[in-house]
Amino acid sequence: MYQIKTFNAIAPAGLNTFTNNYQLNQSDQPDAYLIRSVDLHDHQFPTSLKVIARAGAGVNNIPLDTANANGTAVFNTPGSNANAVKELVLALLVIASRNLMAAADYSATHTEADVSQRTEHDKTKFNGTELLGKTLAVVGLGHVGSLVANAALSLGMNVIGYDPYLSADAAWNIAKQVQRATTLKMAVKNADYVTVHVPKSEDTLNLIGAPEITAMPKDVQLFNYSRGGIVDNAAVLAAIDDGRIAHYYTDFGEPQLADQAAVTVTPHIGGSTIEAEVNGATQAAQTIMTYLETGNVTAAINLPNLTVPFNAAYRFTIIHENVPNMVGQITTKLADAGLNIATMANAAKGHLAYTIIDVDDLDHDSSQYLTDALNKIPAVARVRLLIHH
Ligand SMILES: NC(=O)c1ccc[n+]([C@@H]2O[C@H](COP(=O)([O-])OP(=O)(O)OC[C@H]3O[C@@H](n4cnc5c(N)ncnc54)[C@H](O)[C@@H]3O)[C@@H](O)[C@H]2O)c1
Ligand SMILES: O=C(O)[C@H](O)COP(=O)(O)O
Repeated sequence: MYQIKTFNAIAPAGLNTFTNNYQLNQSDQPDAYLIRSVDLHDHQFPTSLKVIARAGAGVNNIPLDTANANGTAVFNTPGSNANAVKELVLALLVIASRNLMAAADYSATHTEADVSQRTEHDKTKFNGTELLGKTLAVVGLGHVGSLVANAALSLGMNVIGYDPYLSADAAWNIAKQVQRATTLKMAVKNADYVTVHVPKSEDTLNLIGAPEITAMPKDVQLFNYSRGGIVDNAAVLAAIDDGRIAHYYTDFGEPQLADQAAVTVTPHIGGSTIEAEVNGATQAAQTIMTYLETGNVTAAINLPNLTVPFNAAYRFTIIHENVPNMVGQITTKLADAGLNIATMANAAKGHLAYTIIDVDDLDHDSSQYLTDALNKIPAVARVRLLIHH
């Protein structure tokens, strides 16, 4: 029986996909965490924890260094909530272009009998513009950004994208009419609207700061539905005072943004649709089951892709540092135990490498001896022995 611990509100439809081999929230020695935005940075990881699956996109709430040192695999659910964010950004474009928030606030505060007469008189204050023919800059063209860019094209907007790290797979999803900028400043220089869809990391802190905002035209409207910290709030407020930014919309409130007429804050609802939450929870549950039962890895954050059909009787999975001579040391231990390897695969990504070794004959004493011996190799972070059922 595998033990799962959940954090945050995880869609029941996703949790229901766990088979009878899984128990939820019954043990303080869980094999897996299924999480959303809970901040794990000051969290003590139990030694039992083999995998963390984040239902959603952002993994800035997970301490990857700790996970690497513990040999804990980290996954997210790529694309599971991208459509939800896309639809919200489309709504924001319409809200921003038509001055909708201010217009609705105005009508909500007028209840006198002459409301219709004053409405007709005052409505010119809320004249908007159309999105047709306007320019949208999309910073980050991954799962969310590519959907936003393509959808904005279909509204008749000019779309210019910036993503220097775009994967070949992601590039296939972007309509050819989306213009590519080679620098962030070039992307935003003619934009009426700028929307940011990048992960939060050391490299993207204050990605949109004073120099980038200065490169934007006057009266630009800026959307941050990525993460707090990617846009420099102080620079935004200064640009609002200078009349460069007309309005800032963000999903990430902070005290300095409160009570600012030209700032609209939503409570981190970009991925909060029923559909996205079910997608994320279902994908995360499936990822956990595959990883715990087979050790196979597809699209992990901190491990390389490695998928080997599990046909042998036993499987060792070994997470180790990406340093020379690991495979040699590992296979020597198997040879010392007199074991014949049925299949072996190894791959590396960043600081970590991952080795899968299948064997057909393994008695109890050898399994214990080998697990201990492999664990004692200095650069090994975690060894698991899986039994084929
Ligand atoms: N508000 C919400 O509820 C909500 C929902 C989903 C995602 N998000 C946030 O949005 C982020 C993006 O989500 P996604 O699913 O599109 O992720 P993704 O990984 O599919 O795409 C991110 C893209 O950003 C690009 N990128 C990285 N650094 C960049 C930089 N310096 N300049 C330009 N591009 C850069 C990458 O190359 C990648 O193509 C997530 O990491 C998360 O923080 C927020
Ligand atoms: O990164 C994400 O997927 C979004 O920010 C959604 O976060 P949530 O699952 O906490 O709503």
